[in-house]
Amino acid sequence: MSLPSSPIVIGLTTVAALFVATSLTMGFFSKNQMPVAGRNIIVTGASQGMGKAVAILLASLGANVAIVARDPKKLAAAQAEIQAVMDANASKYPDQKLAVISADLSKAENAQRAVAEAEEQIGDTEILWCCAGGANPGFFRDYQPADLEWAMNTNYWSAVYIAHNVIQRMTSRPPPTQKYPTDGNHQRRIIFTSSLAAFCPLVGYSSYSGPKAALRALTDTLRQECLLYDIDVHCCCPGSILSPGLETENLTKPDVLKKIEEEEDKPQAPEDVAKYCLEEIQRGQTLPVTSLIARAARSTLVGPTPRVGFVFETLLTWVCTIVFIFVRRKHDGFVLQEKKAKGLPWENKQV
Ligand SMILES: NC(=O)C1=CN([C@@H]2O[C@H](COP(=O)(O)OP(=O)(O)OC[C@H]3O[C@@H](n4cnc5c(N)ncnc54)[C@H](OP(=O)(O)O)[C@@H]3O)[C@@H](O)[C@H]2O)C=CC1
Ligand SMILES: CCCCCCCCCCCCCCCC(=O)[C@@H](N)CO
Repeated sequence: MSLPSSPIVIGLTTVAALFVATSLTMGFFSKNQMPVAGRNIIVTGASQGMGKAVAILLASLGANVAIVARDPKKLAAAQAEIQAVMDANASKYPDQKLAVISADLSKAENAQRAVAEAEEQIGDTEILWCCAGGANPGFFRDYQPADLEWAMNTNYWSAVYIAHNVIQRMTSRPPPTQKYPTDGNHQRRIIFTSSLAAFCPLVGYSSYSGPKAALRALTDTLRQECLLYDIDVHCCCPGSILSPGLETENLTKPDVLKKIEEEEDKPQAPEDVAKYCLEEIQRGQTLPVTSLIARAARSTLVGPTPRVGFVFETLLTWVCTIVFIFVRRKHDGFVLQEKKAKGLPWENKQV
């Protein structure tokens, strides 16, 4: 047998081999790792913004959904929207369940009650998707201790307490192996929601980036422990989302932070954020992102977190690590301009 000698044949074979190799490492051929039809899913922060969009998306794909937030009025409005989606689906998914639970998740006992109520109404939790959170941007020196505590409660404890309770429950019973004869996937999951702000230092997010980075660190550690229990752990890291929360935070956002965000980040619709995050999770991504810029930022801080598409992501890390030096300098430049305009605090009336 003689080896192909024509340059065209060699060229085409090389391209095909590279395509197959990249596709395998980038997960194009991998199967959907998170089917949702028929799964019992708790979504927190689901009365508005990203959480509501996640709940609607999961409902449209046939999941049983329990939504959790504090304000019963906002919950009722979200309930009507989600129920309408389920009703429209009734012929395809006849037994879909929807539970609505009002709870302040920043307290452990409320988180435990919320899970108990959710399981009573929709069944044993298979997926927990934590979206509850929020930002109170400002300057560190201007915050009261209560503002810093609010950010930690709203973003960190609101996710940690419920995840802790759900993992205790999940590990006290086996996954429902009989339930999915067609796709055979019984993998259970915890999904947190962090932010692009956990990857990029941004003046004005000092109360927020800590709890969000903590969720990412928790994800890495918990992912490893959860190998013991066959539970997967993810942490979504979206950029700005066009949500009621963003409108509120923009009321107190320092101008310098607004300028940096306007320059770098195009806000996305909650529906798009939900869709991209789900797609990334279905490809097996531990830190789902929703934009190219967030993907670039993630690549510089991905560290030991598993990468989907190791070769490409590692090349991206090398390139973006250099790029980030210049981007960070540009952001520092915005802050230095602000200093020039305002002067130092002890030299003027900002005390
Ligand atoms: N908007 C943005 O630009 C970005 C947001 N994120 C993150 O994405 C997630 C969704 O953001 P977004 O769509 O703006 O959300 P919103 O601020 O619009 O909504 C927050 C949701 O969480 C609920 N919630 C807040 N605190 C608690 C609590 N203590 N207990 C229970 N529920 C609570 C709210 O309901 P209620 O107040 O009634 O309890 C609401 O349903 C958040 O974690 C946010 O930090 C990440 C990147 C960018
Ligand atoms: C290699 C180059 C990488 C460049 C990265 C630059 C990214 C800067 C823009 C960051 C915008 C932050 C959005 C998060 C907003 C948020 O979480 C709040 N709105 C929460 O409510």
